[in-house]
Amino acid sequence: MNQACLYHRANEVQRHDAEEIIIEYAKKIEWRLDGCDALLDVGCGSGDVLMDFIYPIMPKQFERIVGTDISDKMIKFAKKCYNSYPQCDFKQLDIASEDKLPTDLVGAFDHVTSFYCLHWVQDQRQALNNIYRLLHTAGGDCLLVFLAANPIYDVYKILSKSIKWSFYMQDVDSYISPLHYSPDPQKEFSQMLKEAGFENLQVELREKVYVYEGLEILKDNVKAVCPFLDRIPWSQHDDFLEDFINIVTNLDLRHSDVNESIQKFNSPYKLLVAYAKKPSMVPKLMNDFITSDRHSKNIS
Ligand SMILES: C[S@@+](CC[C@H](N)C(=O)[O-])C[C@H]1O[C@@H](n2cnc3c(N)ncnc32)[C@H](O)[C@@H]1O
Ligand SMILES: CC(C)=CCC/C(C)=C/CC/C(C)=C/C(=O)O
Repeated sequence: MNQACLYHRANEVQRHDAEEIIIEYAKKIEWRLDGCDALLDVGCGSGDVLMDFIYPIMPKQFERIVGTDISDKMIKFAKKCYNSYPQCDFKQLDIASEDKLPTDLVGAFDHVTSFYCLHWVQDQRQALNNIYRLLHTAGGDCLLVFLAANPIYDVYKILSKSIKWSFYMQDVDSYISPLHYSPDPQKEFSQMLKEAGFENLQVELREKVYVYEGLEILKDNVKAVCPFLDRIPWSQHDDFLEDFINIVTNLDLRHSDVNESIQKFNSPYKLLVAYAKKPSMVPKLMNDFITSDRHSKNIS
């Protein structure tokens, strides 16, 4: 997904989920006593979730916020929108990269957050190892929120088998959340967090349903995230979306209230919410000195 402007206009589900979870987790995050927190966001996209919901809960004199994304277009868009915010920067970064991370980012953050990104990442183990390395050696925490399952993946899979669309969707599996078919996403992701070295895990799987209040709203949301449209000639986009909606109907995801004048669609999905801490790697005496700067902020 590269269309920053489109995503910025059609991301209400993502914004709704992020806001709800940030309000809930703001009090669990281990803020520094000196208030000089540094936070890196993974897969910030157009930047609005980071700046609308994380920025306001940061301590007043925070050190820095860095939004990162694999997409250069997203980073350019976010930079343009939020260049007037002091101490905030946006950088291109592939969180699943096996290459060395930029040295100015390694061990430089108290907190790593990520919303609606990790379902795009097939190698989540590598991503977690990198997130671990971004956090301070003296410890830090992360809040990671992503789709474990979503009906959009079932629709993609069906479309990818059709004669009409298979040519454009040969790599469909690389766009399906790695946990979509998992019998126990919570257990699987907890195991990955532990293997990466995280402790004090709090991993939940939230089963949710979002109702799209109209055909055009659903189509706009699909257009904003569907990676295949970039490859399909523009003249065939309407046809693709029509086939998409027909499959949604066959999967029985049409809202049952037939008296409504507008068509509504149910999207039952599973959201994985994980909070975890990186333990301190520095010797105890030095650690007491460094971590005396940390505490949990209670926000009522
Ligand atoms: C659905 S958007 C989420 C944006 C924002 N966090 C939000 O909540 O609205 C997912 C973002 O993850 C980015 N992304 C996908 N794979 C990534 C990777 N390997 N490393 C960093 N970002 C990635 C995409 O470019 C996209 O901007
Ligand atoms: C009913 C149905 C198939 C709804 C799909 C809704 C939709 C647009 C889901 C997007 C999921 C996704 C990959 C979001 C994202 O990464 O931001």
